[in-house]
Amino acid sequence: MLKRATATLKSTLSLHITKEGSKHNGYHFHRFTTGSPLHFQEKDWVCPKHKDTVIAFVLGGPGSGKGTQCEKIVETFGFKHLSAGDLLRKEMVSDNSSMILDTIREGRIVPSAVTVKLILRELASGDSHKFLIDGFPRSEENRIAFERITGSEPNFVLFFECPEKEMVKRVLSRNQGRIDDNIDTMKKRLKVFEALNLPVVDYYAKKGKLHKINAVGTEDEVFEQVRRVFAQVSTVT
Ligand SMILES: Nc1ncnc2c1ncn2[C@@H]1O[C@H](COP(=O)(O)OP(=O)(O)O)[C@@H](O)[C@H]1O
Ligand SMILES: O=c1ccn([C@@H]2O[C@H](COP(=O)(O)OP(=O)(O)O)[C@@H](O)[C@H]2O)c(=O)[nH]1
Ligand SMILES: [Mg+2]
Repeated sequence: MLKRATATLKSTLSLHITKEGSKHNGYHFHRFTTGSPLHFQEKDWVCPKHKDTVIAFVLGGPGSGKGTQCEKIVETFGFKHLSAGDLLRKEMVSDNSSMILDTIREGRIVPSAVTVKLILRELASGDSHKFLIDGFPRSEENRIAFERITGSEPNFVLFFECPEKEMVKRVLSRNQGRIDDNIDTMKKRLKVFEALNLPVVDYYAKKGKLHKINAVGTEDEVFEQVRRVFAQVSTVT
């Protein structure tokens, strides 16, 4: 049974149901791959996922350890890791996008139309059915756009809880040459995290989908908690 989603994002994106579409990994797209997400005005036909698809959102402030733990989850549980930040950085380079560059440098959030399309492209490629979506949704607007466009909700959500002081320390010693790993941007990112990302965390807590992880401790100590969550959710997914 195909459940279809129609969405109109008022900025540049509009999606409509059509009767045709190509099928990738259970997601259906109509003329999906043409054009850049930055100039996305196509008609797309989107339907949700294979019946066995598992989607986990991985949330937490900047430097809380999302990416680090995702790598361990991939090794242990065989999920495909989609880092929204990495997808945006790649798009920034390949499209020479000053919009993405400026947004990341200022610690703001890239328009949902762009990020959701990049994530969809990954969901539709390859043959994995188990996805970790790391660092997304970063706002209620992101969340609503994703759910509306894909017709999908996450099966469960991990939230890495970390004191600000520890996040600042980790980001400033991350050493990956990122334009946003500096104290000025970090202060802005923490404000954005509190104002826009925490409401998403609250939303999933109220839905009973949130699994809080204490992000302080060694990587292995944190992963032990993650392991327990996966043991628990594997009985329901
Ligand atoms: N449990 C931990 N304790 C100390 N440092 C950590 C821990 N987990 C990750 N780090 C380090 O902190 C930095 C930020 O981690 P990262 O996984 O990139 O976080 P995020 O994706 O949430 O921003 C990296 O340099 C990473 O090596
Ligand atoms: O869904 C997303 C994910 C990331 N970003 C931007 O990309 C930056 C870096 O995100 P990433 O997840 O890589 O940072 P992390 O939390 O891992 O440090 C964020 O501050 C935002 O500016 C965004 O706009 N939307
Ligand atoms: Mg990260």
